[in-house]
Amino acid sequence: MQLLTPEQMGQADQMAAASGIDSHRLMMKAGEAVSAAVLRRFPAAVRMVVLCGPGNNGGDGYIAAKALFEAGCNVSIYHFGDLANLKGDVAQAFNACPVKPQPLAAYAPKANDVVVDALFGAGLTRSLDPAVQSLILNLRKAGSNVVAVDLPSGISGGTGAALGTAVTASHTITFMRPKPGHFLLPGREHCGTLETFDIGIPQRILTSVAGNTYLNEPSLWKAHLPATSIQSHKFKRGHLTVFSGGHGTTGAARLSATAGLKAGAGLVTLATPSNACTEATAHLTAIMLREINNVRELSHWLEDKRLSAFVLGPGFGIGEKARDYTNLLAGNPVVLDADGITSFAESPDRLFYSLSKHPTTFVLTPHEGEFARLFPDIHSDKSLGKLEKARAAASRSNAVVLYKGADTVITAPDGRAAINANAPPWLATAGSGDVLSGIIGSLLAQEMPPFEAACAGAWLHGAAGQNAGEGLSAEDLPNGLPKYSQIS
Ligand SMILES: NC(=O)C1=CN([C@@H]2O[C@H](COP(=O)(O)OP(=O)(O)OC[C@H]3O[C@@H](n4cnc5c(N)ncnc54)[C@H](OP(=O)(O)O)[C@@H]3O)[C@@H](O)[C@H]2O)[C@@H](O)CC1
Ligand SMILES: Nc1ncnc2c1ncn2[C@@H]1O[C@H](COP(=O)(O)OP(=O)(O)O)[C@@H](O)[C@H]1O
Ligand SMILES: [K+]
Repeated sequence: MQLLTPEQMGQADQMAAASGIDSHRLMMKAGEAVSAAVLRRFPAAVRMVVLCGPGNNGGDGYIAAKALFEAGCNVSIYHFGDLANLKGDVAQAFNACPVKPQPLAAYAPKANDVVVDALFGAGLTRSLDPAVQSLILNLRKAGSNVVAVDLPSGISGGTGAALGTAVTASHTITFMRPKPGHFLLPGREHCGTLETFDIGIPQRILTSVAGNTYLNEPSLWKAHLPATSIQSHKFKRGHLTVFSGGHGTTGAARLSATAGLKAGAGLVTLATPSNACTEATAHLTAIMLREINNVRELSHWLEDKRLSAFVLGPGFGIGEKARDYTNLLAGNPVVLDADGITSFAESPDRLFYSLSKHPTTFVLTPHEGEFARLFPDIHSDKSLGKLEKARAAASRSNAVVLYKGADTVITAPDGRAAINANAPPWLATAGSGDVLSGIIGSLLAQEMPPFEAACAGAWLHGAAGQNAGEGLSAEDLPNGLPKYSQIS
């Protein structure tokens, strides 16, 4: 699913009007859909309260209020801004509304109120007025049920950031296409359930304005998923190498390797220093072992051209050895995670220089702390949201960047971006990231391109978390992976 920024949605609106589509008719459909959603969810509501802002979001509110009134509901409207300034479609919606509004300051929220939040949507450009913020706090205190129109007021549709105190809705109804702010935090938490309603803007217009930001769903990468055929054999399904730390620090790499095998790689080898071989052997069966102690031994191992992908970082140790291995692996499909990323904290340019000499084959999987180490200036740039930060990082590093979190974002150097939204909160557990890097390494080994492998990896990791259920530990995740043939 393509996501549209508020600016792109605005462009679509203008193009729709220019092509002869009646903009007031679009507003009618939007407002009536809001009324229907409210009635469906709260059929026994005592009082409906519609909060209307000065722009088209408020216009949707006046239409919804009229429809609710005509359905026999007890409806009150409270408005923000000067009614004398209403223009165009909003003025028309206001004039046709049988319920006359009172100023916002007159509203005292009650627990049983069902509130339609039509204050601000896609046109929010700055932090909310203090009077609006204090009303939002009162709504929260009263515990009123809120249905948000397009976006919860105060949430930026582009970044998901809260511009001041933002409305928290139990349901949000948006139109045509969701926006990044519906899935990025904190926006996602403010939306409640999300409904996308088709008000009739033609697909050709939406496609012509859309960029390359997507919700991370199987349709984005399913065609690239490895398919097992009767003619397959283990070498055709790729050979993944996971580098392990030394004695006492092999757990993270073993988790990663196990996930790699379960995610379909035909062969998985744990490359361990000599002092960890006994420990690793005691824990492994299907996964193979190879002693690799230094760059010379790694170079020798890399002469085997059947090796197809590598995971470097989980539990590996921070330092020169990680940097040397990384440089030697440049140009190969590699997931660089954890210690592999942190090893470049003092000299990120060394990594970027190394990656700049090859086509994109690396996937970097930083959590926020690791992201800040590798891209300190991008991380601290307050003008950028998570999506723009991850895009800037991919462009600088010439790698696919998977910026982890509850709202993981995956970006490619060519500008493509996907937001992942299927990860349950109980994935925040020790070793969960190691499993993710193993899954992505496995998909790379099975010849998935890096952006698709990272997107599929994040989604499969989320699905595995859902299947393994609350209370899982990272060891449970590989067994929760869904079967590829059942993904739709
Ligand atoms: N997309 C579609 O297909 C369709 C979209 N539709 C609907 O249109 C909505 C977008 O409408 P919109 O562009 O008029 O923006 P909206 O959110 O009403 O706010 C703009 C107003 O708020 C003001 N303002 C902004 N920030 C402020 C602040 N912090 N504090 C105070 N004021 C502030 C701003 O004033 P200004 O910045 O100009 O001073 C302006 O007056 C969209 O969310 C959806 O609900 C439907 O009708 C059907 C078709
Ligand atoms: N609150 C959350 N909801 C959903 N997923 C989360 C949440 N917090 C973390 N995750 C996911 O869990 C994984 C944690 O990885 P990481 O931070 O590297 O942990 P570790 O180093 O313990 O393996 C990432 O895939 C991240 O996206
Ligand atoms: K709103």
